[in-house]
Amino acid sequence: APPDSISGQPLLGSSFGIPFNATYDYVIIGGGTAGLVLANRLSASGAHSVAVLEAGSFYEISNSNQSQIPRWVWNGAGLGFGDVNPLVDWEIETEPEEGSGGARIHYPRGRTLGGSSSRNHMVYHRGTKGSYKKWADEVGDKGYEWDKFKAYFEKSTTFNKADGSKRLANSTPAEDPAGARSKDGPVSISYTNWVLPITSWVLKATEALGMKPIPGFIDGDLIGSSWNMRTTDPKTQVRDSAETAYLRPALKRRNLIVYHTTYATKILFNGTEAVGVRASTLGKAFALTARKEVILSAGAIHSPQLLMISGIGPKATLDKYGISVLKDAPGVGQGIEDHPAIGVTYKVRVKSSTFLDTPAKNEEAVREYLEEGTGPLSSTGGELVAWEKVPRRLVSNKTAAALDVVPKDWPDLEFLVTSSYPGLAPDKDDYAGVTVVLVNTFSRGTVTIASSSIFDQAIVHINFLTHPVDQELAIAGFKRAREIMTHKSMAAVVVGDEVLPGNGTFTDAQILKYVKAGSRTISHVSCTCKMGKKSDPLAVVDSEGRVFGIQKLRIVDASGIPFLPPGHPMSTIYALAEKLADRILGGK
Ligand SMILES: Cc1cc2nc3c(=O)[nH]c(=O)nc-3n(C[C@H](O)[C@H](O)[C@H](O)COP(=O)(O)OP(=O)(O)OC[C@H]3O[C@@H](n4cnc5c(N)ncnc54)[C@H](O)[C@@H]3O)c2cc1C
Repeated sequence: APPDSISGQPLLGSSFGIPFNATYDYVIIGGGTAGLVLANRLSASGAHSVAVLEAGSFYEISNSNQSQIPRWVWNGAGLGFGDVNPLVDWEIETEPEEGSGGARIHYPRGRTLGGSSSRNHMVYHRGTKGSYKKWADEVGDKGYEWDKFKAYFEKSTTFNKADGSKRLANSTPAEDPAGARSKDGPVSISYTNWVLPITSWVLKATEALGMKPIPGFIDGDLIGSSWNMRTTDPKTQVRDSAETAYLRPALKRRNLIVYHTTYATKILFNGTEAVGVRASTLGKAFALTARKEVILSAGAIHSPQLLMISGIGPKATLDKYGISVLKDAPGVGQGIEDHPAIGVTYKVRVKSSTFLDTPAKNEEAVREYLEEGTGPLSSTGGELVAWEKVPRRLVSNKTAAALDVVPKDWPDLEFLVTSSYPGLAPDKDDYAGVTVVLVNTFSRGTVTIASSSIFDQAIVHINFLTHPVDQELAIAGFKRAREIMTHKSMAAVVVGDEVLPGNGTFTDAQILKYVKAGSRTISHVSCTCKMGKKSDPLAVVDSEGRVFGIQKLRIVDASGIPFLPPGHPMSTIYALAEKLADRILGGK
């Protein structure tokens, strides 16, 4: 082995692999949100050697500071491809999506160390107690009930109080008692130092409409309103990702090696036992052998793609591409869940969309961010969130009954305050609105392969807003967003009639047309290799993430969750990876 330190100074290069055959205890495919949690925890004791294969590299190198500065996360994450940076994004193009006016859309996914935690909007909250109880019941493992599972949410995070010196008194969160239990985890969770001014009025409107303030969203409850937390380091105001939080502190360990800019091209088997991974660094092929396990953490699009290419998936699909079938697993690639979002926009008389509309204002925002750690650049937007069960007066009995299948604490709708809904050309006036996200959905998508090569993009149908229940909920959510913006609490700040979509969109048919033409997903793709009981024909992994019928192969990432709990999934992915790392180390 080459020297790994000179005069006691570790050599940075010792942490990185080069494209030649090698053997490790654990080989992790994907250095993303879940993959880097596993890399850190499995290498912590020094007893096991761990390799991570990641298609991307460090986003601080590949994406300048665009991923680090909160507001700039919006760059490259829209529906189009014009501003996408291929060094940090997979540039996935979906099949024509009915929910986006029939267009093929850009579906952002992180191709970088930290994965989508390095590209996401950093919104951090946890799902509800009822949703994790449902998870535990569906997979037959009480370890997913909130009372037990919450330990892993807490293990992964450090809670930081709001900085009252930076936020106005009427927008400073009250102490969240649950924060005290998240004391020393790797990922910082904090409140933004800046809040969109119109938010205080929206807070009053949502409360008047029944969404009462609650202490926060990290203790298993969501219904109500609260200030939204982010995965931002409060000292630097820079993004915390799986790369900053889990990888960097572990890089000094000599038993952890990262192969960056390296694709896993196939999982290798001896019979039905996974024994390693075939890899490629810029076309140079090599193989990594796994003594103990191969762990697949390539995310909800690429984990099923790699499984299929490696011979585990629906038989008909594998036959079509001449892939020899190791295991006929019909659930691989099925059941994509995601959350669609829709918005309404109004002209307002408080500063909102004009914060950054000239070069001079941008310069001032950069100064404010760098010198004071605040201003519009320090937030990704949506500083206030409210959740509710949709008022049943707004939906049919049939839809109400369908929505009621989820637990009582599972909201149907999420509302975020935004400075103007995307799609509106900026002018000198200020605009703001409410974005509504559907978090109790029935439309499901699919991912399948287009060839037997990992280098050909998988075929992705998100299919969002195709199910009639989702369509009715979208219409109701849209009306609710309107009710918030036109509530009398907003009268002092809203100017005139609605701007987008405006008064021409009134009947349910008109609203649905608008929604289907202008909605977007918020990139929560999940459940494509879902966890479940052995008796479930579509379940791909058991509650320990082990692939049914295969030995020494585990899936730990957003593909392996049984369903999307309400809201934003990052907290759940971190917690799942923490939990399964514990189980692997415990010999499970
Ligand atoms: C734009 C955007 C905004 C979002 N906003 C939020 C938010 O605000 N809050 C929230 O909670 N969630 C948000 N999410 C969702 C959340 O970030 C993801 O659900 C979560 O990060 C997924 O984690 P993962 O480990 O499953 O996959 P990822 O973190 O995506 O990791 C997968 C990794 O595998 C690598 N990989 C894939 N294939 C291969 C291969 N063949 N070889 C080697 N490496 C490979 C990828 O490059 C990637 O690094 C957002 C996601 C996006 C994209």
